[in-house]
Amino acid sequence: MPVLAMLSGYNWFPGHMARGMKDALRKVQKCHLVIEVHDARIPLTGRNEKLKFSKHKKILVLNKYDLTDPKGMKLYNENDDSVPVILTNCRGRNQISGNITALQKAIIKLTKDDDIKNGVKVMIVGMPNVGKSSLINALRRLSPGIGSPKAAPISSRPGYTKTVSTFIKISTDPLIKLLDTPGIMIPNIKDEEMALKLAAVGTLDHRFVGEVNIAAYILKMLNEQKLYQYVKKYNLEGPCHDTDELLHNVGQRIGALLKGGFVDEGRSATHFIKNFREGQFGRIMLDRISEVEN
Ligand SMILES: Nc1nc2c(ncn2[C@@H]2O[C@H](COP(=O)(O)OP(=O)(O)OP(=O)(O)O)[C@@H](O)[C@H]2O)c(=O)[nH]1
Repeated sequence: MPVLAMLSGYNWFPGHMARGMKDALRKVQKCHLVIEVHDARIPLTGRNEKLKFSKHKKILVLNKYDLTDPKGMKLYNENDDSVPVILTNCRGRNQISGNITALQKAIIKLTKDDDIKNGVKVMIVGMPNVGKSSLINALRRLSPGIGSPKAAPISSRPGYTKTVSTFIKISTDPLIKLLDTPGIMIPNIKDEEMALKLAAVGTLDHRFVGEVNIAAYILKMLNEQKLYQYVKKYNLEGPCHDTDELLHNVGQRIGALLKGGFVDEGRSATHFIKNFREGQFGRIMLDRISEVEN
């Protein structure tokens, strides 16, 4: 079924997101600063106009840097100097990357001295599954005396955080508190490629566009960027341009078989998508570098 037709059959902007957006718009009034977290594999796609908060100082965090193409990120960074951009990697429980420290410094730099004295309040916004909760926990790890770093719950399932929480302390000196918000999708998905990109990185639930469609899109992008690690991973003879053929091979390898020995394409596609999201086929940017340059 065509991707956009599938999308129209589901409610991919559920009630908790609409409520979360309203709540965020209200609670941002109490905050000094907004951090927008987005997936570094799609720095341009899916940025929510409604969450721009033009009256607030802002920092853009492009997370999952470990999964994106550093060359594309360099171009993006050079291009946009209106808002400070920090690249982070929050993978792994004990990860404290230099850039998490840089983010804490940027928060302090953008805040007025008086606010620093009385405590800085920061709102975190972004789409589902981009790593907002992981980022809060990584920031808490910078202040070991502060308590459990697992203050914000993490899941690979998009939309795990459902309500705007209370403020979470990430530092005592200076006092900085963060407000986690539910992942909020953009209200309009304008075309098929956008839907596939969002689903490939896991911000849009795979059910909305279908696993096989997502696998086909990922395969196309890997081939376009000559990232052929999947060939070795699945022991193929060479780059593959046919999704059915790829999924057949994946299915045979992982034993995703139906009665009669037929390959279960859904399970094979899910496996392929999972490997892609884990970075097993190399670092990739799905927004084309030419789009980023313009
Ligand atoms: N590879 C990689 N994975 C990450 C990174 N940050 C977070 N993740 C993973 O991404 C998934 C989503 O992380 P969360 O922190 O729950 O994301 P969220 O934005 O709070 O999610 P919602 O609750 O849907 O709004 C989890 O499986 C994390 O382990 C990162 O920098 N690199």
